[in-house]
Amino acid sequence: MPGTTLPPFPDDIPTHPLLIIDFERIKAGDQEEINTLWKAATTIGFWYLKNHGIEDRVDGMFEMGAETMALPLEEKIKYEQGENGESFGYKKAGAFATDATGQNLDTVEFVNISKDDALSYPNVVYRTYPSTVAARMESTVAPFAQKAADVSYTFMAIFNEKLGLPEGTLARLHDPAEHSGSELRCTRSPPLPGKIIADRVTLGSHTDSGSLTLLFNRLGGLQVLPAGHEKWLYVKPIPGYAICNIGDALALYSGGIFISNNHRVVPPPGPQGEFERWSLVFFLRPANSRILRALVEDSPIIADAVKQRPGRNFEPGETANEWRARRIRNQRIMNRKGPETWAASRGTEYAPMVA
Ligand SMILES: O=C(O)CCC(=O)C(=O)O
Ligand SMILES: [Fe+2]
Repeated sequence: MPGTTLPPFPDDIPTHPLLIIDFERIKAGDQEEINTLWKAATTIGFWYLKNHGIEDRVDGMFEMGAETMALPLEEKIKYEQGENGESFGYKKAGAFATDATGQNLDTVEFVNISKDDALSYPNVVYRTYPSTVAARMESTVAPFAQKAADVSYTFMAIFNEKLGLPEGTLARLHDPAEHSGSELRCTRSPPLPGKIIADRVTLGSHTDSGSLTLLFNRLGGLQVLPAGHEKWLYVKPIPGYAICNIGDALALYSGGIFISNNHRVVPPPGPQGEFERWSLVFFLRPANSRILRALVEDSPIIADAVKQRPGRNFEPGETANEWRARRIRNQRIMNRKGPETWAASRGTEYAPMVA
C-alpha cells in the first residue's frame, strides 16, 4: 500500500543481476553507456534504469491504483477487459491461466489504461474507466503516460541507430499519431496465506507482447528465466530504479537480436510476502496496424541476424494488435479448451515442450 514501510528484500536469496543504465548518459549520447544498453538488450533483455525522471510521477499512479482496487468488485467488474482479447480495463484475479494445465489461476488484479485514452482525455479513443481513474486522468495518469512514452521513444531512437535502420524507422512503427496498444498497468497482488505461498505463481510465465516495458515495483516477486537457465531467479527491486525489458515486437523487428525474455511473478520473498504487492508498468507497443516481422529489407544487420537463426520464425503474419489480442484472449481461463489454448497465448518465447 502506498506510504507503508516495507521490509527490505532478503539478502540471503539468490537474485539475477542486471546491468544498470543511466538514462542521463543515454540521452547525452554517451557511447559507452549505449554499448552497455546494447549488451543488456541483446543478452538478457532486462536492465535497471536510473535517472529516468519518472519517479516523481510514480506515487500518484500507485495512489490511483489503490483507490481503484478499493472500489467494490461489482463496480470494477463493469470495466472488465472481457473475453475478446481486449487489454484495456480491469482484470479480476483468477481470469488468467498461469500454465498449460488450466488448473492454476493468477491471483493478481490490475487496471490497464490505454495511453491513447489517457492522452486524449476527455475524448474516448477505446473506452471509459472507473471513476477513480477518470478523476486522476489529467492530473496523474496522462503526465505519467507522457513521461514514460518520452523515455521509451528515446530508447527507440538509440535502438534504431544501433540496428542500422534508416532514421525514424522505429519511430514510425510507434507513431503516436496512430492508435496503439500502448498502456499503463497498475497491479495489486494480495498476500497469500502461508500454506499456499510455496511455488505459487501469481502471474504466469510470459514475455511482454509489445516493444519496451518500464516497470516500477517496490517488493520482490518478479523473476526471470534467461535462456539456458534452469531456475527462475528474482530480480531485486532497487529504490528509484525502473526495471526495463524488451518485448516480442522488438525481438521480431530486430530478427532476434533483441531478447524478449521470459518472466513471471511469485509472492514476494521472506517477510515481504506478508504485504500487498503493487507494481506499475508502462508498455510501449507498435501502432495497431503494423505487421510484426523482421525488418530485413531495411537493415543488413537484421537481415544477417535472421540468416543466423534459421530455425526461428520472424514472420508470424500478425499485426501488433492481432498478436496482442490473440495472446490475451487465449490466456483467459474462460476461453480455455485444452493445452493448445495456452500454446496460443504464447509469444516469441514459446517452443512446445512435452508437458
Ligand atoms: O509485477 C511485476 O513485477 C511484473 C509484471 C509483468 O510482468 C507484467 O505485468 O507484464
Ligand atoms: Fe510482463
